[in-house]
Amino acid sequence: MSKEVNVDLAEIAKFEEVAHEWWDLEGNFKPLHQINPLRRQFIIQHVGELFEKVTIDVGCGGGILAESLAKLGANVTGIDMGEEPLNVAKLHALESKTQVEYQKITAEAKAQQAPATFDIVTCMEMLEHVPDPESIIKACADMVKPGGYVFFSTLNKTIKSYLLAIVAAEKLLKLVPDGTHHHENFIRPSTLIAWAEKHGLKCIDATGIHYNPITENHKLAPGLDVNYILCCQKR
Ligand SMILES: C[S@@+](CC[C@H](N)C(=O)[O-])C[C@H]1O[C@@H](n2cnc3c(N)ncnc32)[C@H](O)[C@@H]1O
Repeated sequence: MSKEVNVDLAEIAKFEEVAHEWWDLEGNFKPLHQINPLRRQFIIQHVGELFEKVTIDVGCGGGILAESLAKLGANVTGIDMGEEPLNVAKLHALESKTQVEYQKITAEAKAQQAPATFDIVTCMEMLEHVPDPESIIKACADMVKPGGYVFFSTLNKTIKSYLLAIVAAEKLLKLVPDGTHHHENFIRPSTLIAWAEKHGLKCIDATGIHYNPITENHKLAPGLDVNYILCCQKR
């Protein structure tokens, strides 16, 4: 697959390799399980009732967020370019008796196939793994209906994020595999918001996702210097 497709095959391979651990609450994806209730809470806070909301989760991986939204009644499609994460997601949805439609397709192709279709678009912890994050943001903006919501979460490009997300989380505490993140791919909130605005999204809220390594607790709080989540609305 060529680079123009906006997929970094080395990044996809990293997730393929550990996909079997996706639903292991103590495994490589433990941090995603820990932050998921906060992400869901942030979404509900802005959208309200999820029942029958047509939703797409871009870069859904093994389906942690996609399933949790489907369980609240949303009509969810999950897309990813990793074969194994999607296989795990499909199996898990069967086991948990949750209805989610999973597809292997890029965000850009999906946006062409289904423009202005979704009430909610989510794209969590994915932008830092693609060659051209602005192209994903544009695709998300194209997929959402006018007045609909797009949620992005990623890592800020600060010295603190380098120390916490790479040195501490990968090398010292081994919370995620070494090499999961590349600091040069982290995105400043100002950059992400500028891209979103350029493609017709208005950022209506932004908050930090903070981790306390002693209590192992995550919380939403002001301060976007490491992990953060944005809520945008299509004009
Ligand atoms: C850190 S995981 C996040 C999974 C999920 N969004 C979550 O937060 O629970 C990143 C996911 O992005 C996917 N990904 C990376 N590049 C992609 C691309 N260009 N298109 C679709 N998915 C991609 C990977 O396969 C992986 O499943």
